[in-house]
Amino acid sequence: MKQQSMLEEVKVEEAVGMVLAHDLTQIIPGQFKGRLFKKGHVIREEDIPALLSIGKEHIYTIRLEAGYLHEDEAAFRMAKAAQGSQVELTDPHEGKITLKAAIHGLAKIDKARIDRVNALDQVIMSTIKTNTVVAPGKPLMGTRVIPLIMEEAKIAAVERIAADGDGPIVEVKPFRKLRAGLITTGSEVFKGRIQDKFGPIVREKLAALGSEVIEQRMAPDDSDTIVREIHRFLHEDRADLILVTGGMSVDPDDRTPGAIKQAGARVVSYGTPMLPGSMLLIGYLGDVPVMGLPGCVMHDPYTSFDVLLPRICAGEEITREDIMEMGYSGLYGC
Ligand SMILES: Nc1nc2c(c(=O)[nH]1)N[C@H]1C(S)=C(S)[C@@H](COP(=O)(O)OP(=O)(O)OC[C@H]3O[C@@H](n4cnc5c(N)ncnc54)[C@H](O)[C@@H]3O)O[C@H]1N2
Ligand code: MOO
Repeated sequence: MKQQSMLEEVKVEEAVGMVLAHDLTQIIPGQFKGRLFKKGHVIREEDIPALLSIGKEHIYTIRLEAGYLHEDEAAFRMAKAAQGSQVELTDPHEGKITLKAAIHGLAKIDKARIDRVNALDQVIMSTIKTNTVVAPGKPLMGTRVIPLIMEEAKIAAVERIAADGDGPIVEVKPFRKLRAGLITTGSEVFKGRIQDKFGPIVREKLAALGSEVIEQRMAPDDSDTIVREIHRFLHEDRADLILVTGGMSVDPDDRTPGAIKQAGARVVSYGTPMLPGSMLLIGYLGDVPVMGLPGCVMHDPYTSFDVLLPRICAGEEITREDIMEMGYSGLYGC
C-alpha cells in the first residue's frame, strides 16, 4: 500500500504550507505556558517569526503525498458537497466545519444520502432532523473527518453521493407569507357561553412563521354554515390556507370533518399518528390546504399542527406518506 505521508524535518522558513506533525508549546516564564500551534496546523508565512521566537529553526512536518488531504480541506470539500441554498459554512476548526442556516426557514436534510456518507467510515455528517424550523445561525450539520490526513478518494466518494439525488443534501426553504382563513366552530363559542381560546393561538403560530390570519369567523355546530364559510374563504377571499377549529372528534356535535368533505376537499388524512394532535385532518380544495384542528391545539404547545404548518408555509404539499411517517417519534404526550 502506498504510504500516506511521511515525517520530515524542515527549516521553518521552508515549512510554509506544510502540516505540523505535533503540538508546539511556548513558555514565557511567569506569563504563559501553553500550546502555540496545534498538531495538524498548516504553517503560514506569518507563523515563521513566532516559531523562531520559541527557538524552533527546524520542525517536523507531515508531507502530504498526492492523493491525500489535510483534515480541514477534506471537511471543507464535504461541507461544500452538502451545501444547498440559504446555508452558510463556518471556517474549518480542528477538521470540523459547521453548516448554518442563513435565514429563518424550514431545514431540509436528506437522510438517505447522509446515511450513505456515514456508512463510508471515517467521514462524518452529523445533522439535525429534517423539517425543523430554524433561525438564522442555527447549526444544521457538522462535517468532520476522523484522521488528520485523509485519502482523497474517500472525499471524492462523498462528493459522488452528494451529487446523486434531487437537490442538495442540506438546504433551508424560506417561508411564504400565507393568508389564512380561520373558522372557529362550536355552538358554545358561537352563542357566547365561553370565550374563544383558539383564535389567539392560531394567529400566534402563523405569525411566528411569517403568515397571517386574514379573518376569524365563528360558526355553530352546523355543517352547512361551516361549508359556506369554507367556500367564502376559498372563492371570495382567495385564502391560501383554510383552518377550521374544534368539532374534530366523535360527538354528535362534531361536524368539522364531515363539513370539510362536504365542501369538496380531497382528504389526505383524517387522523394523524401523533399525540397530541391525533384528531387533525388535512385535505386540499384544489391546491389550497384545509385543516381541521382538534381541541388539543389550543392547549398543547406542540402538536401535529406544529409539525405540518411549517411545511405548508414552506410551500410543500403534504402527502399520505408524510402523515404515515409522523407516527415514529411522534409521541409527545396525551
Ligand atoms: N371518545 C372520544 N373522545 C375524544 C377523542 C376520541 O378519539 N374519542 N379524541 C380526543 C382528542 S385527542 C381531542 S384533541 C379532542 C378533540 O376535540 P374536538 O376538536 O372535537 O374539540 P371539541 O369537542 O369541539 O372541544 C373540546 C373542548 O374544547 C372547548 N373548545 C372548543 N373550541 C373552543 C374555542 N374556540 N375556545 C375555547 N374552548 C373551545 C370545548 O368547549 C370543549 O370543552 O377530543 C377528545 N375526545
Ligand atoms: O388530537 Mo388529540 O388531537 O391527540 O389531543
